[in-house]
Amino acid sequence: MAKESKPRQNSARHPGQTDGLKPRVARILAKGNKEATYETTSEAETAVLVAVPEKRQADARTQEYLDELAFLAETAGATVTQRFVQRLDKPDIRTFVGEGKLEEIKAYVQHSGASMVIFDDDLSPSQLRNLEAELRVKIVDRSLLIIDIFAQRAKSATAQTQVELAQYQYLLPRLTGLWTHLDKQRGGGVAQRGPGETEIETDRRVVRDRISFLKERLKDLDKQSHTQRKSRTGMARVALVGYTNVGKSTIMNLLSRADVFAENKLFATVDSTVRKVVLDTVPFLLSDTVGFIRKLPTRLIESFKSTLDEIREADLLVHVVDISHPSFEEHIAVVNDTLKDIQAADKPMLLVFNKIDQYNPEAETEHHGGFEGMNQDDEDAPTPRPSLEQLKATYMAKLHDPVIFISAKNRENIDELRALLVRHVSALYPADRYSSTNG
Ligand SMILES: Nc1nc2c(ncn2[C@@H]2O[C@H](COP(=O)(O)OP(=O)(O)OP(=O)(O)O)[C@@H](O)[C@H]2O)c(=O)[nH]1
Ligand SMILES: [Mg+2]
Repeated sequence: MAKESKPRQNSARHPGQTDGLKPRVARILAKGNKEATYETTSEAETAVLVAVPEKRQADARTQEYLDELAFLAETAGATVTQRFVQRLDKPDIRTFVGEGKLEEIKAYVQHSGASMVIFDDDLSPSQLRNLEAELRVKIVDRSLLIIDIFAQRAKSATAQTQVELAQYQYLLPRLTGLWTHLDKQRGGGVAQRGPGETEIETDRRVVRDRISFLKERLKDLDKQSHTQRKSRTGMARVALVGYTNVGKSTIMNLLSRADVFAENKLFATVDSTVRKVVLDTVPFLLSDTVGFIRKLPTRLIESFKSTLDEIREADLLVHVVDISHPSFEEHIAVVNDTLKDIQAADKPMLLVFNKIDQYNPEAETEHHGGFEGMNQDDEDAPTPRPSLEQLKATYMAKLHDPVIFISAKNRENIDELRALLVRHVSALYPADRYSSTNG
């Protein structure tokens, strides 16, 4: 996977640019349900965010989730102009939000001219259809937003193929809704087989064929990268993992002098990069890969199997955490859960708390409580953030894994990080194991 990073010309692929497809499906993909639902957000568009949190979720947490969604929307290229929140025990089965809230959103969309509405969860095909019919603008759910960002970022053949697979898998169940909707407009009943249905079947078949084709292509690409990986056995493999935007690529660049794209956007890295690093004469392979995020659709994880192999096949995981983020503990849990999902949870791990330069206990006191080991009785009560020393002590005591606090930006404690890596890599791969391959 690592080596094939030759960029294809068409790096911002989206379903509208599908080549070799039957014109009709290509058209559907390009235009979406008349309103370009399936198109990548490329130019400045204005977006409205909608979240439906559980009734007992703290306000601060709801705002944080919306901040993250806004960050995702901005990464995709949209400007967020309004946020709507409705607390429900569970989302409305028909329109996700209740009737009153829907009217409110509709009024806002109409008067502001917003071009899309983004939901912080996944919508069922019928919810998507109903919302489109009501709001008459582009409806984007969490999966589609993330797939769009991945599509903009994917450079290698593998990453692009994975994204395309994810796009078609997203589209397949939604073809039904799309055409059932049209059938109803034509007056066709549920049991009636109108002309639309033959068309759906054809479209579905074309999409399914494309999915099988892409899966085959991924298998071939996997074989190639497997051969590449075999040629580099004999060296410990270390993978940087973590929530998105925590500084994985920055650390990769620092340790390997690689030139990996790092920036303050979510999912700056979608392809994985592998570099040989030699620290204190101890060589190992370091890989930087896609970040995780809460509510990452399982489907998307599945289509990114090849990229995640880099993590699955690693001997040691370096779990990077942005300690300056108010929700860093939740991020740790999300990463650990995702690692479990991909069967990579039982590997040796180093926990690296990054961005200590930005960690400011005072500045965050207004935020929310809920730090592990601190007062958690009332999530809404402002609790002071613990000091770095307190955090260090808590984590050292709690975890069996080694913990280190650094600032990749200010190069603080980087020598300690290097030493820690050397110690662990040499323990995993004693020097004699390199005798035949080192050089
Ligand atoms: N203040 C501060 N910022 C940092 C530090 N390390 C990285 N950053 C910044 O954090 C942002 C994200 O860094 P990346 O290295 O791209 O993060 P990543 O984990 O690779 O992100 P994805 O690839 O998007 O998952 C960039 O703007 C970095 O400059 C640090 O120690 N302190
Ligand atoms: Mg990155």
